[in-house]
Amino acid sequence: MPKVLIVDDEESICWGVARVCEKLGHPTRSASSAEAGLREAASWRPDLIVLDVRLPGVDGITAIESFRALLGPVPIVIVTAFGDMATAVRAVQSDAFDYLLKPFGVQDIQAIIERALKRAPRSIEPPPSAGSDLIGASTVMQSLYKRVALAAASEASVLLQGESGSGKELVARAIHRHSARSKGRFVAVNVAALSPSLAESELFGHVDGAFTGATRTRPGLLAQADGGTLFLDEVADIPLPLQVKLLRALEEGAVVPVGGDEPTPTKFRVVAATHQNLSQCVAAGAFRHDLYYRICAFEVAIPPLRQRVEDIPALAAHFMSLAGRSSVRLSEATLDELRSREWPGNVRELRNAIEHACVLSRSGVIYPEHLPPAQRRLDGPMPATSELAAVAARRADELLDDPASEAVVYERLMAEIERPLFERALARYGNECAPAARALGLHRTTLKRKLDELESST
Ligand SMILES: Nc1ncnc2c1ncn2[C@@H]1O[C@H](COP(=O)(O)OP(=O)(O)OP(=O)(O)O)[C@@H](O)[C@H]1O
Repeated sequence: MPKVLIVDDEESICWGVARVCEKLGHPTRSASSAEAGLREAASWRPDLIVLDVRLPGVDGITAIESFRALLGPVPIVIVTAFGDMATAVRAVQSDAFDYLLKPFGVQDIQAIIERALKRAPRSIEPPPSAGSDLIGASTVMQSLYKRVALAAASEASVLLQGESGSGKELVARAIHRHSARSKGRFVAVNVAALSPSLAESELFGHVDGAFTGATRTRPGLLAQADGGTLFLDEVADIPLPLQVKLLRALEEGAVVPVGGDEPTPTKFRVVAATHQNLSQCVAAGAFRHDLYYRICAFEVAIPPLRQRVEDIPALAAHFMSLAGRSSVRLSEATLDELRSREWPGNVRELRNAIEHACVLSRSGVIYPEHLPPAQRRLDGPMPATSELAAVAARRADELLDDPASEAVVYERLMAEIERPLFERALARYGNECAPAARALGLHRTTLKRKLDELESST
């Protein structure tokens, strides 16, 4: 039976992994440092090594080479609580079989051990450089670093999903920087900001005389990303006709400029981002399903700041140093206030708050009164039309499937939309019907009648 060597200075990990191995019938031995592990490996010749990264003395990743020199291509499973992006990249760079983030479940380690002992060692193509400007060591950020490192090591199209200001562009840049395309350009396009009439020529370029004002041939953004990475921010907002053209460019590896008929070979990697639920946009018919499948080969979810409050002190220190105020410190009350906020604008909102406070604080200490007021959720960006359409489409399906709604589907759905609409309008105008109706573009009596109908239907 294949033998497993566990190298970890945490006794509980050695014990837990040994129980899993025993259950699978593998003899195990444990070592609490890389040096002790190497001595064990030399005499006992294990068939699999489960290796921690942070060890007293030589760290796990550095020790991989020595294990290889001793044992050849034995599978090595790294188990670690990565502190940062650089460690995640080193782990992917090393030719470990796989790696697992601590804390992990029994099933996770069991599945990896079984897989590792069944298959030949696999190596992940290394990204060329480490280093990162993504701040945060929370568990959710560590999982993110692992996804980023894996995305960087592949050529697959990546879809980043995350709320506004959560760091999607920063993640896209990290994927590019650590990828084999890092020598090519990183071209960022905010699709929502493109002028509708010029979007096609901006993206695909145009030939001389293609339209009035096109006096010379101009390559588009896709061509500029040739050999590099095209970052499509707010991808859900690409107009449908351009979605067809983009899909063709991705599938054929060639771009046809506006007014031209000769495709130009163009190979770029797409990293797309959206704060919307793209699969719901597909369900609502606002996004082509074939393009959706083409661009989301690998999904990376970016956690909102409220799910990683433990990163706030480090982020705040980072933004103080970017503002040239590294010597400023936060009072305990300020830290409490920062931790208690909801941050609908995420890291961007935190950055603005810190910059604002740095300007106001003259004493070298930031107190709560130096912070700008917290943004309220409702003040954040409203969902785009396609997002609303997606929700309405789902609700329409539910009502159409519900026998109790037969012949009243329209009435019910409209009532569900009208109720919050009227409530918001009335709240703004102190419950006065006339100005609320004016703002809505309805006659006062129509609004009154509709309110009565809604009232009687509840
Ligand atoms: N983990 C992080 N570490 C350091 N800075 C960060 C981090 N995440 C975000 N930021 C900073 O927060 C700001 C917003 O980040 P970014 O523009 O990447 O967000 P986004 O999700 O692309 O936003 P949007 O949806 O509005 O396009 C930037 O100044 C960025 O540098």
